[in-house]
Amino acid sequence: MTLSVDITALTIASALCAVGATALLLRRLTKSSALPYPPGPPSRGLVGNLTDVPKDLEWEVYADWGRKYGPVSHFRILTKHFIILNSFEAAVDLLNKRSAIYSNRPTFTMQGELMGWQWNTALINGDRWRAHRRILHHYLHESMAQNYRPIHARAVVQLLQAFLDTPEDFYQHIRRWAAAGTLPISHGIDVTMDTTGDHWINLADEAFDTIAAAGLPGAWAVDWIPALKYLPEWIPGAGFQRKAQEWKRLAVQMRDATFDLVQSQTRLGTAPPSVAAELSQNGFAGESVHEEVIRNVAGVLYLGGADTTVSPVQSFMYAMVTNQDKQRLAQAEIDRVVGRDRLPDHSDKDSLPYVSALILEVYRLYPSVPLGVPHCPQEDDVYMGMCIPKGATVIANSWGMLRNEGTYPEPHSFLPERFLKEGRLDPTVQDPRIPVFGWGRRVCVGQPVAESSIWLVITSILACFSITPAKDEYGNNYVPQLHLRSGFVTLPRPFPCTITPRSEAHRQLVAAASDQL
Ligand code: HEM
Repeated sequence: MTLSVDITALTIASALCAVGATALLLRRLTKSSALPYPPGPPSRGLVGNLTDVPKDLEWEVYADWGRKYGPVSHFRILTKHFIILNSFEAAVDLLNKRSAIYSNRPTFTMQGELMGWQWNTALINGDRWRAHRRILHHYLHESMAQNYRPIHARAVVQLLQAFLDTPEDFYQHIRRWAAAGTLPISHGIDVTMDTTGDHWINLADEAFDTIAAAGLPGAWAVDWIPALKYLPEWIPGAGFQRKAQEWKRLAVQMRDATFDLVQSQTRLGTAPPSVAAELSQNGFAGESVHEEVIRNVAGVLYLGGADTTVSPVQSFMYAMVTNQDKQRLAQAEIDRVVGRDRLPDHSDKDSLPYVSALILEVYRLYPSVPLGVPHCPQEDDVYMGMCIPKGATVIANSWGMLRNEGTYPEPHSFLPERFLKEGRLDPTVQDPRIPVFGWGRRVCVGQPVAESSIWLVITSILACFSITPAKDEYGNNYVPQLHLRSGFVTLPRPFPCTITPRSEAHRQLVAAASDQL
């Protein structure tokens, strides 16, 4: 989603500049530290760096700032301070080692208050966050991920069959696979590979897009002048209010439509097992759970099966089209370890180091949340002689860290071998999953489940299918350029490729597994 500054609201914003100026002055006067802010692009007057904020592929611009200004840089929009962390060490020092003060989220008026995304655990703070996270952790930790393996295996077989039937629709099949791995868990909703599940998938995708559009620094004037939220929507220039209402409907609908279905099934006694049904019927840790918390928790699980999980698998498809040699190496390893008579399963994982390295390289080269989710210090802090102000929006540029030449030589090339030494995973190479899944107390709570399902689907696709470039009109290989979608979660934009079963035996293997569903 492209960052679009709400120009009309800007007009109103200028009328409120006096308020901002006073606030800025006050902030300057009350700045508790005489230390400088980290270096960054020169700020211009009252609005600061409003015009420097990147409009597209923000992580690349921030990585350039890292090269220019160092691992920690700063910019300001009016009174809002932003800190960009471009090095792994700085992110560990602040977000992990000082997690006691860096575990809050900054508030975005547009995304939170106006659009109603305050139900999302990823965007809230304090006791409310702790209560939600505790329940989510229970349902998403490592051994729970093992319990979900049958659901994930079923979703994979459905995907493989869909690749046989309509390979040209692979992009949509991957979306359905992700939803088929989470919606049965969250709400007991069975997502089949035909179009009947698309209603739920589209609902989550549309809602997810609104988070992306609303959460980018500088995109909405109301984020840096919260007083604008009081403008009635009929005033010229208050178009953001109408947008917020429209998006709020989507955000709340995706949470409530699914939960309402579970409730009506519960009344009829037909609700399949699910997190929503279990929490409603049995509560949690011996106590009943408020209905709103159940709605929120189940909604977050549902959201987890949207773009963040889809992104690495679509990126993997792109990496295979453009790196045929690596694909063949992974397939040779699978053939040696698994053979051609069965599908891979999690028990094969330790025997497939090249496949593991290939998946690590997908995470590294194409992080789905390239700027993570911002953190926010609860008090003024000092780092390497620089002031990190309380309330700043702290953005860890995972994309920049994962393309750092010092850490990963030839950082723009797809080289699974970088993670291997003497045929095993090399523990001395920086693990890319740390920036990919985030930091400190806010680290992705869905990581064990996400990693488990992504490993299975990628290994199974490699086992059964060849992914090759599509042909152009002259019969030549068409090697697509990667076009990443900008925004909070990034994905490769759709590209053509050819997906064929590796042999007749592989076709029959998939068909037989599909018949047994
Ligand atoms: C490849 C897939 C995924 C990636 C790359 C990913 C990445 C992330 C990142 C970067 C964060 C922010 C961490 C931070 O603040 O430093 C996050 C938070 C979160 N993720 Fe994931 N995620 C994925 C899948 C999932 C899944 C499947 C679920 C749920 C089923 C999930 C649920 C959450 C939740 C609830 C949070 C908020 C945690 C908090 O604020 O306490 N994620 N994720």
